[in-house]
Amino acid sequence: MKLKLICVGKLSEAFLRDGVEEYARRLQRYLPFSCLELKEEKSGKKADPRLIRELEGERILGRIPPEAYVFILDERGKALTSEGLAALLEGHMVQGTTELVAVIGGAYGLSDRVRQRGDMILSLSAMTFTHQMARLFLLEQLYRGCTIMRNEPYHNR
Ligand SMILES: C[S@@+](CC[C@H](N)C(=O)[O-])C[C@H]1O[C@@H](n2cnc3c(N)ncnc32)[C@H](O)[C@@H]1O
Repeated sequence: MKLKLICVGKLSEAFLRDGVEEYARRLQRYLPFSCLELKEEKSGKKADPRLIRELEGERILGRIPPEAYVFILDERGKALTSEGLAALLEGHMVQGTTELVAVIGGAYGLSDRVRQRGDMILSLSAMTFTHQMARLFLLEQLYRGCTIMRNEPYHNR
């Protein structure tokens, strides 16, 4: 099973780039992982958040394979424990899902069309993170989930 992360915009801070690179490297030990960074719409005083979400959303939808199982990351989504995420990943592996896609929105979030494409809306917390922070936290949780699945020492129960 392949895992693809689709996100909007680049990582602006070195400490986030380092963290994301580290967890992506760790995750790749367990499953083929790729990250697709899509162009961010310009924001500013005159920016229309709805239009930005729509334009970024069309780009995102264009990169989701029809057969993929899609997780949309949104603070209003369903909260899982790390064990719950591990069980979900394992379930997809056992069922033979070929591709999992996780989607993180840009600074203004995700359009309704993107949210509707989600098979699941996943929350990392009820608090809102920057899209860059959300990327790091998600990768750490995916890595943690893989270690739980393999019963490896990282997650201290
Ligand atoms: C700055 S947030 C966007 C907030 C925007 N006001 C909204 O209503 O969606 C940017 C992106 O980071 C992700 N994100 C931020 N906090 C999150 C959380 N607690 N759980 C899951 N995803 C989160 C989401 O994908 C979101 O679209």
